[in-house]
Amino acid sequence: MRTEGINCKIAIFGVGLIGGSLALCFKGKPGIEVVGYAHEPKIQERYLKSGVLDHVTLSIEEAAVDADFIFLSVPVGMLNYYLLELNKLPLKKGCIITDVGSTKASITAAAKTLDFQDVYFIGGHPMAGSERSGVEAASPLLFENAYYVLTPQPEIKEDVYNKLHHLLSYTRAQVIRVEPEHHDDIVGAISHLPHIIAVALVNQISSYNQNEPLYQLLAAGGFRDITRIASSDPVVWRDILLSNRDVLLRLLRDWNKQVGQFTQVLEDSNGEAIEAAFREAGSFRDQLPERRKGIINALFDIYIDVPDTPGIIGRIATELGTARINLSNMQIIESREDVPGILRLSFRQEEDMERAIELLTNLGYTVRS
Ligand SMILES: NC(=O)C1=CN([C@@H]2O[C@H](COP(=O)(O)OP(=O)(O)OC[C@H]3O[C@@H](n4cnc5c(N)ncnc54)[C@H](O)[C@@H]3O)[C@@H](O)[C@H]2O)C=CC1
Ligand SMILES: O=C(O)C(=O)Cc1ccc(O)cc1
Repeated sequence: MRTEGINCKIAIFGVGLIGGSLALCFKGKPGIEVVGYAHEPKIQERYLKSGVLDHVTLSIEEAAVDADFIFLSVPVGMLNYYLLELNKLPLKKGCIITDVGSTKASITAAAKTLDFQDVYFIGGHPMAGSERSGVEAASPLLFENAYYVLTPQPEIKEDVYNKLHHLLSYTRAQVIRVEPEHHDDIVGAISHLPHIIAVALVNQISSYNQNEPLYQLLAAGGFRDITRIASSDPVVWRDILLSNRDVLLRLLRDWNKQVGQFTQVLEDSNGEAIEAAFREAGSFRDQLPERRKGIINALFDIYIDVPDTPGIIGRIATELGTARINLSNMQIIESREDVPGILRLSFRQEEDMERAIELLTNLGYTVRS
């Protein structure tokens, strides 16, 4: 989809990880002005300092009245409040209000009760993010190749939907249309339930650790992998879980059944059932898409085992630079607390990846793709 020719003002309410990343996707594009609304002077300072916006205001009215698009990127519990505030204002004809909240049924139901004149609401949820929060964590690449769910209601005309879809092409995400309730069922299972499990698991181990600090010291790769999301923002997640409460209560009942089955298998010392459970899980997980290699900017990744030697990462980067191999990204995937274990190198060009594999293999590194 082409992105040229959008002249518009975009207002962002809540310029944190997601709002800030959206701002970075739009800022500086021809004809686009990005304005942030801050609810407190201290937050206004923070937004200004981040540099992700063209302008920051403490006035809802100033941010919104002449905006063509309004993104609500506040915690889910505040979405309804801002919809109501916006409903009191004489917004620009044709303005599209959207949100980025992790649940879609409640905000869609709230929007339905409001009578916006020539102003449209389309729910949205970019399926990308992290355990980090705040505008300082924002990145213009956050949404690249991710799915971006939109939940338009039947009364939304195609040209209105297409206008938002068109603007979102700046995020380089793939837009997908889903019914709000269906969205909440699925995202409850693949995102909200895992956050609950991660938090419960960390808190269980943390309680053992109070009397025996070895728990923390010995916690290794597997524990860190499965619990990264337990470090997510407490307020954002309080609101998400409360908003998707009914779905989550059902999912937790199913989870309890899973735990019950595992308990039974162990009580029976049933090795076959343990193997079968791992085989079944492994085969489903192996089919999960990696962060999708995309339609727009494919990334070609390789993994290198890095020994515990000072300066090793700098040396690898220098070798690639000397060989004029263009590296797009470099990330240490921690497998131990104190030592880098695996290095992920990402390339935009397949040819660069292949040359890197050859070079690093010849230098004696263990390289996997
Ligand atoms: N964290 C993630 O990975 C993802 C989060 N989301 C959704 O995006 C929304 C924002 O989440 P994040 O960006 O992660 O959180 P964040 O904490 O990084 O950003 C929230 C922003 O809202 C502002 N804010 C808080 N209370 C406010 C209020 N009363 N009025 C105005 N602004 C207020 C904060 O100052 C902050 O800038 C949430 O609705 C969340 O469900 C969606 C996709 C991914
Ligand atoms: O950090 C992660 O892996 C996430 O799961 C990020 C995330 C958090 C909330 C969402 O609604 C969507 C994505």
